[in-house]
Amino acid sequence: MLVGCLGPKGTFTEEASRQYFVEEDVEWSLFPSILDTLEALVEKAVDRVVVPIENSIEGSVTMTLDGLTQYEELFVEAEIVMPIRQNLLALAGTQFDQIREVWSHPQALAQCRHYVRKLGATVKTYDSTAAAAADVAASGRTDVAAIGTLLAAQNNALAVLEASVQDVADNFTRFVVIRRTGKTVAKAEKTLLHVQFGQDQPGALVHVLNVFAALSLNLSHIESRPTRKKLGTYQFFIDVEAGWQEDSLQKAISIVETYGHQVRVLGTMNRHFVL
Ligand SMILES: O=C(O)C(=O)C[C@]1(C(=O)O)C=C[C@@H](O)C=C1
Repeated sequence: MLVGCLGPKGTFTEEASRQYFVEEDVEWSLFPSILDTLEALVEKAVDRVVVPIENSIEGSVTMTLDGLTQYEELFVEAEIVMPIRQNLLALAGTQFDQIREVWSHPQALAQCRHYVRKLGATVKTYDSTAAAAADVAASGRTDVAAIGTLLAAQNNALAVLEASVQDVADNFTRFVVIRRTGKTVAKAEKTLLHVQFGQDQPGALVHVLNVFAALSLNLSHIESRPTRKKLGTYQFFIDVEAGWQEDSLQKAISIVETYGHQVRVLGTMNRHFVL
């Protein structure tokens, strides 16, 4: 199987993917951004992709949510939850008080916002933590550091100046495994829905949520994103704690549709915890 994820080597996404696909015969393709990764799946260059969707400190990865709605053929088949330990990486010999800039992916920088502030450094963003680490190594500079994985330190011969520097010790990211179309996870534990309102009527969201409550369907996450059509109008991503095979979920969706709202099942999946 061909699996795509964010590169270069040593990203958190690569770590999560390798642990998830541990028993499969996988050939890996690494892409420079989340959007490139999703596009590779759409263009059939790979069979599956793994992308981050939510972090416990910083919240949703909006590029992933927007990509899921942009490409109709994408379908989430699994969720991976991994603890994230951010590390401060620099050229060997770099002293803390020399560091003027910290380079990393925006999600990683946000998870370490207070730590970076205390360092008194400015930030520079990259498409991945591993790209930032590679650039620190290539720069030859001792006034810059990257935030990223221990694997990226190893791959780029960087020193780990400090380990586990995220602002909150318990830091987790949810990743999703995506393929092209299909609803075949036989016994899934959760389903991701995309809801667009037919018209902007008072209480539209309450009506939708009431349908799930009435059918005893637990919701574990709701995220709103702009419709991009008009300021103040939103589309919703809803995680339901029920698999696609559940009659109550299918009933909820058809009721919401009879209210004139549009519902797309973005995926139905089981949750996998990795270390
Ligand atoms: O840059 C990386 O290493 C990634 O895999 C991306 C990413 C993300 O976008 O959330 C993945 C996990 C962490 O939350 C930080 C960064």
